Amino acid sequence: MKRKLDHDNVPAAEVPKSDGGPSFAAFGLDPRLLRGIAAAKFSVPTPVQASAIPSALEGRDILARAKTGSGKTAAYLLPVLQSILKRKQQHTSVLILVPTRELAEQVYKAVESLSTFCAKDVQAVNLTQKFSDAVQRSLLAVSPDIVITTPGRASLNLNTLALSLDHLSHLVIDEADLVLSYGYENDLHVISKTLPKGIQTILMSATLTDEVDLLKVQFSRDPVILKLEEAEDDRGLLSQYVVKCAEDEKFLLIYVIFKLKLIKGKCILFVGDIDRCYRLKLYLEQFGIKSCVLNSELPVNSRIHIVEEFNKNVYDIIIATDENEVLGDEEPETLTAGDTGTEGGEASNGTLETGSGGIKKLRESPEPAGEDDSTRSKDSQRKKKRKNTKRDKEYGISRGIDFKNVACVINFDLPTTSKSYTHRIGRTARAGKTGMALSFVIPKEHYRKHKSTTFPTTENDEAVLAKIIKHQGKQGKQVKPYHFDMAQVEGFRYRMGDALRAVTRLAIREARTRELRQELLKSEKLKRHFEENPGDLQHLRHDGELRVTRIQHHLKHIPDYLLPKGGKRGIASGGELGHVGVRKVSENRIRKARMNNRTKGKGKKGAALRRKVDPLKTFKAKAV
Ligand SMILES: Nc1ncnc2c1ncn2[C@@H]1O[C@H](COP(=O)(O)OP(=O)(O)OP(=O)(O)O)[C@@H](O)[C@H]1O
Repeated sequence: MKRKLDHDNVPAAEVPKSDGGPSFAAFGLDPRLLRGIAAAKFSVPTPVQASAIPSALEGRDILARAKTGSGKTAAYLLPVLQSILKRKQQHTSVLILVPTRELAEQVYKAVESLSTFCAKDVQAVNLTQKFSDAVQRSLLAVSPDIVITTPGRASLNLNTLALSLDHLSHLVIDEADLVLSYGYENDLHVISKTLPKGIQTILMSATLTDEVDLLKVQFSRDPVILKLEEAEDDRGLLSQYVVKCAEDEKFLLIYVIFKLKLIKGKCILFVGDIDRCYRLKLYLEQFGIKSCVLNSELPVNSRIHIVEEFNKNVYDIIIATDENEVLGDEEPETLTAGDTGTEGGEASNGTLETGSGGIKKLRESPEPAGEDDSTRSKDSQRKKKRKNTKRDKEYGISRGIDFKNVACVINFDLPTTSKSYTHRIGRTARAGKTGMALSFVIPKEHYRKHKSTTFPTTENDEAVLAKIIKHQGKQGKQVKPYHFDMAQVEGFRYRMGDALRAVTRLAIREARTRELRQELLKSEKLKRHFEENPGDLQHLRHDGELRVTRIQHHLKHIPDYLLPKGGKRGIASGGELGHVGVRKVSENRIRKARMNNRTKGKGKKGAALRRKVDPLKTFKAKAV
């Protein structure tokens, strides 16, 4: 995709000023960039921007580690855009390497936004779209200033001589800790051999791992190393909770949470594999709760569209897999058959690719109880077939993707490592906002006790949780227990059972195939119209009912007798916590503040605080 950034006649925008702290203006950036910054509503630089931009403008190589959501993209984009604006001739001077297609699109959008007042002086290309070789060649023929791509795409185009790095002045590797684990080692080798001498490199990463060290040695010269610790104030932005429950109770609680609107705002639910996405979507569908599915099987255009629409608040719930879960330095506790990915090649004709080597994946769901053998043997044949279904190696949503205003990340299935946990929860509490992470954990004694809802990796939940707590503890963060009053939600159990029974393996398979078919069609349309007529595509929703299960209309409504004792009023005024059955064991800061406010008669303020810090804290006993 290539767009001219053409805004010739622009009103003078206000240049952001700071009140004493660092300001963007103090960096000596081009006024057009300052206008772009103002238009993006960035008032002051984030810490990583404040420390990286001046060194980068001095021409130093940079290796920066900063937490997810801390504004790393602008930290490297502003200096490279500045260098492009200073130059007169047009040639490809900046190569930005990212591990995934989604991230490439996001970086492209950030370039577009920050250089919106630079008229034709900045041209950028996102090479990760599924364009034919001929189209890619024509995009590169005009020597765009910035090429954003994955290492795989870059090396492919270097090999065909479509991409020339002869005039390169800047190389950026975003999510540097991830690119090697995506299996791009050989591609990076090809790129490093082609780079001209003396270029400036910027490596951005959320963690400093051995992989990042390798990249530093390969690409950097005496870099300034920036390790941005999280500010004390920011630590409180994210509240982390864990709920220990039985396997089927995950389904019970998620139903209660959404149906009774215990969570305010947008949620991302992470599940263990693609089938599990559809199992949960179909299950929630039974209750009239709409959600979108996001996984590596969907076409890239659909994935990008889903994220964009989610960011525009079109959808509230995304059920996602993070199949390219990076296991990092921890050993995987359990891996199911067929876990190891194979090296994936680049596809240019719309086919999806296999996972990359070095990345371990968790795939098939266990067999649910109550299905006959013939179904099962047919299933296993199809399963084999499905194993060959190509997945997108460049898919990755738990890393780098800027989901906006996510109130809560729910680990419906706990990830298998604390590193994955960190990246998943990094999708909320971004850019100074508050957020919450809620994780379901299956205690060992409950594992495999409810066959139709069991999931293999949960066998090790407790061990993984211990690592998560330790890891978060090292950063001064707490993962607190959250207790639902199961007696209060018990009344919903038979409805859960009804809904679960309707979500058979067959229904899941059908839903998965149907969704893929629909999304491929949408993706084609998106591809053709994305640029010219974005307005035309608004009707392309991704959260429609899949309708493969029998419709049980009665499940969509909650009869009064099921509502928690005392109803809305009783809950709001009477109960100690002010919401149904959600009881925290220990005292905490928020609760104390609320109690203080109550005693001081600051009801409204207290309510606002509650909402801001913990979406689970407000409860309206209202059925959707
Ligand atoms: N100076 C700023 N002021 C306000 N918002 C900002 C500023 N810089 C960046 N942002 C916003 O913060 C959000 C997160 O930024 P960005 O995606 O660059 O973070 P990141 O550190 O790259 O995160 P990740 O590691 O998850 O990719 C974005 O929505 C971005 O627009």
